[in-house]
Amino acid sequence: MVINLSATPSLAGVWVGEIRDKQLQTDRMRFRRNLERIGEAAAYEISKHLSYRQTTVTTPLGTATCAVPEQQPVLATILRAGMPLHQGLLHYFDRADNAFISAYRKHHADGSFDIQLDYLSCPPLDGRVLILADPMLATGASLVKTLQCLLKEGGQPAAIHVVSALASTEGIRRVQEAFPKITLWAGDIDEQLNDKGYIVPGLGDAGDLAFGLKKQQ
Ligand SMILES: O=P(O)(O)OC[C@H]1O[C@H](OP(=O)(O)OP(=O)(O)O)[C@H](O)[C@@H]1O
Ligand SMILES: O=c1cc[nH]c(=O)[nH]1
Ligand SMILES: [Mg+2]
Repeated sequence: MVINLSATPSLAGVWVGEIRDKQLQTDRMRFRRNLERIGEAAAYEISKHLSYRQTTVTTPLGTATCAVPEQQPVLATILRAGMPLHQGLLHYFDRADNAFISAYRKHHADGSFDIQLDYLSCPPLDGRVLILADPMLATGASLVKTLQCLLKEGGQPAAIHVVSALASTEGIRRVQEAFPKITLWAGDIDEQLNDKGYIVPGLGDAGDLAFGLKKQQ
């Protein structure tokens, strides 16, 4: 299942518009904060799909019946561009366990690239709800490799949600082929990738915009 958070006009779509805007995106703090806000909006939407149990809360004037999550999700992110989106999810799922994985494009002389995974820290995932944040779902190579690695290390989650600020139709297809049951929450969906595997119109390089240029690997 794919949900485009911009399909119904809302603040989430406004924040996606701001991270795309080549003037506004030069304000690094606003860029990171907008990614956080998209993560917060996605967290609220995902929270409607979790299981809850009823509990009783004592107020100063009596007792009230309230819902609490049956279990805490595991929030996972792909370093480094995923960090602000992850932080936004964590603002809402504030008791979640967390997993981190490093993935980057290792470029070859002919212009092609592989996805290099170096670091992985992951709690047990068996029977848990896994929410993976990565702002740019472009070719889908990073996400597929990351999910394969997380599941090999952590076990089989009960449900997998992926949150992206922008997703390409090609990346969505690739992820759905590998993981047909996942739910994908996208800030918006673009049709094209350029010859470097960047989303068009997209927004540029999310990691660089959030944290600055890095030396190409
Ligand atoms: O769908 P794909 O084609 O695999 O591309 C998407 C990946 O590219 C970005 O990371 P990047 O490699 O730029 O690393 P960074 O976070 O260090 O900038 C982004 O955060 C994804 O992980
Ligand atoms: O468009 C893209 C593709 C990969 N990574 C990015 O940051 N942007
Ligand atoms: Mg990058």
